[in-house]
Amino acid sequence: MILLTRGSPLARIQTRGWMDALESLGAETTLQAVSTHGDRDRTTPLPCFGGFGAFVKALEEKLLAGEGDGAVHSLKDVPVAQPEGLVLAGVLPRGPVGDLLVTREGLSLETLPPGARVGSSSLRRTAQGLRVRKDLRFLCCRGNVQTRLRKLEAGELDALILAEAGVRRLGLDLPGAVRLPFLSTPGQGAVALEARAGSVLESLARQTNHLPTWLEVCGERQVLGAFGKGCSAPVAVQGRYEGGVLTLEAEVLALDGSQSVGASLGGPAGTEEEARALGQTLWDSLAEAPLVRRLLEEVTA
Ligand SMILES: NCc1[nH]cc(CCC(=O)O)c1CC(=O)O
Repeated sequence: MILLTRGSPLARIQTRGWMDALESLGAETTLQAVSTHGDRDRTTPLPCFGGFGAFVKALEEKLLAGEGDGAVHSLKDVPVAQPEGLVLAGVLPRGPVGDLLVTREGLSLETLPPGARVGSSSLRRTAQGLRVRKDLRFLCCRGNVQTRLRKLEAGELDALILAEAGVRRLGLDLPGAVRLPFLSTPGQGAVALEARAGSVLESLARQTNHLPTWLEVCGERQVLGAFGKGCSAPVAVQGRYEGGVLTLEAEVLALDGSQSVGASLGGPAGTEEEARALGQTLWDSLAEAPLVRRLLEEVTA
């Protein structure tokens, strides 16, 4: 079976994770790298080209055309709804969920120099960073993890925010990295396999689906879906499944970090439907907040 993936080193490593899981079920797999719009256009800030899904769409088109059996994605890059005929069939056990602040000197958000240039093209990370330090200058930083790290090394940036999951999977040793206390984005740290609905690969992937991770990400993605704006708004949601209980924590921020509203909720969940219902209840408790209503209007405009 052919697994489609982006060509970056991280995407390839993540795809190998799925190949191992499927091979342990007796399937033979090969990796096929596809260059996506999101990889080729390195300058446009992500939110500007319908960014959500920019990395995913090219793979989905090939999958729908029968040019591969499955596609492996970082789940946080995958829109909440899949195109007709495709399904998310499973996730691997989740990696670390949070973000790292990387500097050459091992600084924290508090000890960065005034006006420091921080590389991140995420609205969420920008708003969360500005909340703590409104003097920081967030610069759009695209390209794969190694490309971004080179910009830091070259002194084009004073700091960089990266997902810990990606850094760990790449096996990078970054002595100047510290964990950020940010709630992360839905799906961060999870690697999903998308397949054609009803295919053999779908049923194989469902057999190896990691249920605790799946419940967490279903709850998280329900909140994002209810918000309805994809990554074009600063929304953080982080789930944790433990002892049969799913706890979801969410936060919506003003773009400049000057305001935020948060809510959390925990309850028993053993199925995807229960996880989604918790996510929906959490969203309902946030939806009436004035900040959320204003953001919903602004982002549509
Ligand atoms: N948007 C890019 C992207 N998509 C997934 C990861 C890292 C792996 C993950 O979060 O699962 C990254 C890089 C980053 O945010 O640093």
